[in-house]
Amino acid sequence: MSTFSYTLSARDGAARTGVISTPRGEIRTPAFMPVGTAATVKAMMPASVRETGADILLGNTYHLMLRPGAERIARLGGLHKFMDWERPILTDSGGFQVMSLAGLRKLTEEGVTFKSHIDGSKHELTPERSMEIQALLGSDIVMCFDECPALPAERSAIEASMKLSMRWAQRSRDAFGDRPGHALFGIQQGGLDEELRGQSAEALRSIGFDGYAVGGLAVGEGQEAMFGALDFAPGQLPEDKPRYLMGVGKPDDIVGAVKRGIDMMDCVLPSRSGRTGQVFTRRGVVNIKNARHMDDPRPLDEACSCPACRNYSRAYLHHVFRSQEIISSMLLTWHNLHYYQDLMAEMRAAIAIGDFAGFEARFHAEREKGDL
Ligand SMILES: Nc1ccc2nc(N)nc(O)c2c1
Ligand SMILES: [Zn+2]
Repeated sequence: MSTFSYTLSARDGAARTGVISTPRGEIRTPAFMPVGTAATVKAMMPASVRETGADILLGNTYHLMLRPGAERIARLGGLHKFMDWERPILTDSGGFQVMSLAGLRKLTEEGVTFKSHIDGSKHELTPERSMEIQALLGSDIVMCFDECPALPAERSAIEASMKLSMRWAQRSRDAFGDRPGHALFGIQQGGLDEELRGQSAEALRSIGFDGYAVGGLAVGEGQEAMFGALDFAPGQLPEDKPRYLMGVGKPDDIVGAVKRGIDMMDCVLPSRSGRTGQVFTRRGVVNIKNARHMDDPRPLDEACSCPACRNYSRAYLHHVFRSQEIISSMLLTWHNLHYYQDLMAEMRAAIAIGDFAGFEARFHAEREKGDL
C-alpha cells in the first residue's frame, strides 16, 4: 500500500510546484479541484472531468450525509465506486456547509446540531462524526471539522472561534486514527488577523497534519483583503506540506493565490457559471446569453482545445443556452473546467522554469485586450 506524500519540485518566489502522491494517483500542484458536491460534478461525466485535466475532485460531507447517507454509500462500496471516479477525492468536513446552508443550527463545544435544508430532519455533526462520515465515504484527503466565522466580526469573536476550531482539530486528529494512504488536513482560521492566524498555524503544527488548509477566507472579504491575508498566511504553515486555499475562486484570485504560495484550490465557480452562461476565457468573462453572440461563427476561445471550442460556434452556444438545452450546461461546464485546468498547467510549467512573473504579465495582458 503506497502512502500519501508531497514532493516540492520547484519554487519561483513564493509560488511552488510539486506532486502529491496518493494510492489512487498523483496530484500535480498547483492543483484545482472541481467540486462534486452530491457525488457528481454537475453536467459532467467523470471521464470528461478527467479529460479536462483534473487529478482530484472535491466531495461534501454535509450534502452526502443528508442524501443518500454515508452508511448507504459505504454499503455500496464507497464514494469512488458510487460516482465512478477512481482517482483522489478530498472531502470537506461539513461545518462550513452547515453554517451556510442548514437551518436551525446550534453550535456548542461538542459540535453542531442542525435541520437538513432538504427535508428539515435533525442532524448532528461533531469532529468524531465528521471523521466517521469521511471514512465511510472513503475519502483520500479528509478535512478537520472546523468552524468558519462569518466576516466581518469582532477580533474577540474570531479568536474564540479559532480556538474552538483548534480544539476540534485535535479531536479530529484523535478520531481519524492511523489510516495509511489516507491524509488528514488541518484548517487554519483567524480571519484577516496575522497574529491569530499565526497562533492557529502553531496549534495545527503541534498537532501534526499531512497538509494544511487556509480556511476562513473567500467569505465575502473581497480580493484585496484576501490577498492581504495570503501575503502572510501560507508562509505560517509548514513548508514541506501542501497548502490548500478553500473555496477559491475566480481565475485572477487563483493566479494571485498561487503567487502567494498556495498549492491546492477548489471552487464551484467554473461549474456553476457553466450552467448560468458565464464563460471564462483568456480574455475575461463572456456572457453567452448576450444577443451579440447570436450570429458569431467564432469559437469561445481560439486557444482552447475543449469540445465546445473545437466543434461549436458562439452562435450555437448562444442558441442552446437561450433554448435551455441540456447540452448548454454540458459544453459550458466542460469549457470552464478545461480553462481552469489549462491555467493550472500553465502556472505549473511557468514556476518550473522560473517564469511565473512572465506568466502573470501575459495573463493580465490578455485580459486587457477585450474584444470578448
Ligand atoms: N471559503 C471556505 C470554503 C470552504 C471551507 N470549508 C471549511 N471546512 N472551512 C472553511 O473555513 C471554509 C472556507
Ligand atoms: Zn473551450
